[in-house]
Amino acid sequence: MSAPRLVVHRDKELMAEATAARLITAIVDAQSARGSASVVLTGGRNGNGLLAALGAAPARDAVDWSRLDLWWGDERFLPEGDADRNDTQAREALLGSVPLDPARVHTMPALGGEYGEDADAAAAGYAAELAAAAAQSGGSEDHGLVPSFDVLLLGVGPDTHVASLFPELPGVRETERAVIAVHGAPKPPPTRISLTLPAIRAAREVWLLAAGEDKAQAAAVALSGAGEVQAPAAGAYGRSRTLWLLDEAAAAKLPEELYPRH
Ligand SMILES: O=C1O[C@H](COP(=O)(O)O)[C@@H](O)[C@H](O)[C@H]1O
Repeated sequence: MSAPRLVVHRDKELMAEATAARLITAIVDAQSARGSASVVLTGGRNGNGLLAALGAAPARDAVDWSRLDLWWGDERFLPEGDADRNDTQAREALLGSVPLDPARVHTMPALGGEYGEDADAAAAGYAAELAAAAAQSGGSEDHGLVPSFDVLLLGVGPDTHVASLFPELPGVRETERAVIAVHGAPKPPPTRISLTLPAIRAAREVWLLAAGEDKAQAAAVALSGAGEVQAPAAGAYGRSRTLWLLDEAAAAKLPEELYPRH
């Protein structure tokens, strides 16, 4: 487990641009060290803002997009192409405009697809895809169920949810499976698919994104010692690095000892 480190930017635009630059460097470094890179994407406003900034960054051409595996931390269980799906939004923000290898774009199953309306079977199917990739790559050092992701991105919801792990719902207590179906999520749509905390913690680096006033309380709670069942963001950390990337509005309620103002 790596303790969270905070990086606070002036505003959400600068946060997106600086994080895009950071992500390009991380991908290029991983590709140079291991031949390919793997990134887990998040949905939501901050995640899509980051992808748009990445698309606009001139240094994006430093990435070999054909040697990048993309996974998702969570998905809204809606039909393929639905405007509210995280993968649809990611394609619009970036993925449609870079030369990715389609076989390396690992979207989560859609409602009405291979698993029909069965979100639990869809979650098990995605877990099997992750396990196959982990077996192929030799597995991660501490969790053989998922590959050793280089960077796993998580948006932090105003209620401290990450991926589709919501406070007090059963998903946040999962200790065995890497992927679960979520039923009755408080944020629409109610049915979702999500990586679990053990799968998230298998990543080398976990980057949590929080920008805007409505994230200030969540950041303060999650970083001030709350338990992961009450504040799932508190349970998200990487093996080598855990970064909280915030803007000043989201950092506004952090205690002085975590974020000195002078
Ligand atoms: O529904 C979701 O919400 C969270 C946070 O989104 P935001 O718009 O409040 O930043 C997101 O991280 C997650 O992937 C998504 O499914």
